[in-house]
Amino acid sequence: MRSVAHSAECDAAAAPDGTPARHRAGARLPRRRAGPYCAGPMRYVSTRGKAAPRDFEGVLLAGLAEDGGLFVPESWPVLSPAEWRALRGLPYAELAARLVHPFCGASLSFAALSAMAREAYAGFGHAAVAPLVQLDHRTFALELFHGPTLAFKDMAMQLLGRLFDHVLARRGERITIVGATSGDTGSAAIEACRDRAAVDVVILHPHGRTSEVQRRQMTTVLSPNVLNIAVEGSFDDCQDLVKAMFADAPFRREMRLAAVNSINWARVAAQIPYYAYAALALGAPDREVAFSVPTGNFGNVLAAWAARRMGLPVARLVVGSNRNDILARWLAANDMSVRPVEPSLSPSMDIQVSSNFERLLFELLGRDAAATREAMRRFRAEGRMPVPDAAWRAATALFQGLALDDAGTLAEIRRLHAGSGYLADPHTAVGTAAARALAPEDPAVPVVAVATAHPAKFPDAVERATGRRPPLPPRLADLYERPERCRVLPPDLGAIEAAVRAHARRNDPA
Ligand SMILES: Cc1ncc(COP(=O)(O)O)c(C=O)c1O
Ligand SMILES: N[C@@H](CCOP(=O)(O)O)C(=O)O
Repeated sequence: MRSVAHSAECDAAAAPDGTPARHRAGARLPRRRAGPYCAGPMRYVSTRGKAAPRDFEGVLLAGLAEDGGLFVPESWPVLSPAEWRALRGLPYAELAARLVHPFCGASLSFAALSAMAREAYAGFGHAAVAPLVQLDHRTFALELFHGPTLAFKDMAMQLLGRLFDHVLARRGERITIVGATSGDTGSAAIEACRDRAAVDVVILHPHGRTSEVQRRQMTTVLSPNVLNIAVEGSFDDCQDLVKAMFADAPFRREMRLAAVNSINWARVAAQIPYYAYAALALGAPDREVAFSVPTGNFGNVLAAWAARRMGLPVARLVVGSNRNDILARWLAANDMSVRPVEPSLSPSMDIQVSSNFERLLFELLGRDAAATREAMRRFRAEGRMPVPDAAWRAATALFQGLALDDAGTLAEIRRLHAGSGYLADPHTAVGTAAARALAPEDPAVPVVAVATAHPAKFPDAVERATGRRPPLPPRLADLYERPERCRVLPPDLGAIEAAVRAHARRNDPA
């Protein structure tokens, strides 16, 4: 079998909806054949065009670009149908290494990445790592919650923790990770980075707005390199504070800040393989597949878009929202206007400002960094994103959106349980309901709903809907008895920076 990475091509030009140039009839665009592993080398540019381009290691450590933008690959690796076919049947870790490596360029050897991937996924609680469960004649659940913290974040974070370690050990450096969480990224990041010698971790969560299991998964980790801060505000406040810390250049340098949210490209790259895993199992590249993704910060569905950009035949991307429906409103009527964040039964999606939308916007605007910069400036200033009609139309050819309120979410959990005995968490239920409502017209296209969290993370909602209270796995059985440690702070940049500085100094007085 030829190595995918050796034969993958880099292709910078695509249709606005992301269709690779090679998949469009009559496309005659210059394509350059890359060297091994796309090592051209793989470079990344900022969506706002004012930060210096980086290699993979640079974007891994930088997180957010200095101009406030997000890093994206300068060119996309694209696999031919034969190359996709050759990936069928590979164990998950092997597939992950092959699909992530083209994004690493010369920064990392394939052997080193493969070893990290094998280690990262060895501890998952299911032999398939990301099993597909059939729900009805054409709908499947792709279960991404078999990692240590029971949510899809582990799929990327377990690899990211190892990537940080590998790179920092070689460079002899130390970093301070700052992350914002609406419930799941935080515990996955803490689990992946706890007790690591070269990393301090500070996680901001919205005070009182996560489930108790989510909070305890973070606050009961008492490792000296971990600090939890409960911010008196919403997830959007937490995310704003993280971005403000990155924008404070002296603080960023002093703390050597790094990011674990999906603003870090490495997070998105490590979320691509499971889309390929599911699609290949269902017949891709010889059959189209649709995905339904419960969405908040837009990182997960952006990874699905990236898989399509790499040549995976994805017919439709369904975006599921809760009552925080900014994305569904945008897809329905090109109305992306911010409203206050409302608490819901799917708290991890209680988000209004979806960071990763900026990466899609950049592509929709033909990679025009000045236009992206201006749209983001206006979004921040006016609370409304101006997306040109043509770009919005191109997006809606691929993306569809559905918002489900709490009553609808409970009804969907109940329906799934009554129908097949399947226990879905509230986020997953948003995805399965959206999958059913917005399945492609062609009945031959299977729809994969991404199951993003284990039902035991949200036992109250699941019990309300089904009468069954899903138990935590045995290794977490004493979670409610463990002592917690957490600081509660107002959404004030000065106070948060002081807490981060004190934490980092305690662990590294030098
Ligand atoms: C369980 C769960 N489902 C869905 C989402 C939304 O994913 P994304 O933020 O990548 O859109 C999150 C948070 O990210 C989550 O934790
Ligand atoms: N829903 C997330 C919010 C952050 O998303 P990320 O993918 O950008 O880390 C969470 O649960 O924390």
